[in-house]
Amino acid sequence: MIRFENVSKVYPRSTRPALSDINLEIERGEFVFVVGASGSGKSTLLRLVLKEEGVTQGTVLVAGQEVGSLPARKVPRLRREIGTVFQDFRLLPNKTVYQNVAFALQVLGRSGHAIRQVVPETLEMVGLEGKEKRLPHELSGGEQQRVAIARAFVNKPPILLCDEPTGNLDPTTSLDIVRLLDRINRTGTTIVMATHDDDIVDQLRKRVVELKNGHVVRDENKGVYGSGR
Ligand SMILES: Nc1ncnc2c1ncn2[C@@H]1O[C@H](COP(=O)(O)OP(=O)(O)OP(=O)(O)O)[C@@H](O)[C@H]1O
Repeated sequence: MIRFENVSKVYPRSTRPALSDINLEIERGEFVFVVGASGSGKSTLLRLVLKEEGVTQGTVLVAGQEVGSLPARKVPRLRREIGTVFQDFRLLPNKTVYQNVAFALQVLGRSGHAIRQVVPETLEMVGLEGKEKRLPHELSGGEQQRVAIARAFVNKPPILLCDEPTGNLDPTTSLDIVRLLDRINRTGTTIVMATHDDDIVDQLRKRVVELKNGHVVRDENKGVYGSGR
């Protein structure tokens, strides 16, 4: 589903590569934690998948498409295949829970009928039924992240990229959020989650890819957080 072949990334005005000769294959339906110290390259890896940044060298393939050679007009189609969840939720503050999720479908041109069907189903799946009319500031952090996950998942993308999704949440809420991601993964969605959360990684025992100074230094199934602090 996602493949990196000899990928390096050097940002402009930077001497040290953010990623260095990365080879990585993530199969459809996998759940992968990407761990590593601050600055090890986790967010850069996710940005390359989304073509928010270009590679300096090598090839990134997403669902069989080579991202590097994708013309700008095809990037929106790539991003429709990929839901994104961030530490800071990024909800629209003046829209309700329902509207935040519906908006993701409106911009894709979905019919009102489809939206009225899918949004309630998705809100129920993430455990937000009854909170449809709340504004983001009327929700807890964990609830806000559930809205963000509903929004990312509402068009059933094959891939969900999560960059520190529990970074602003307490340990119990974090575990609830990752359990929700685990449930989404069980529907067949591939999940890649960059995280510093050692408790979560140790509890879920998924595949762990550890980055250090832009290199993959560990890739293990049913892994633990290990040294990636
Ligand atoms: N836009 C940018 N321009 C220049 N250098 C950058 C840019 N973004 C990231 N870097 C550098 O690339 C390296 C990797 O950064 P990246 O954000 O991918 O790390 P990270 O593992 O996600 O860190 P964190 O856990 O703190 O979010 C760092 O040395 C960082 O300073």
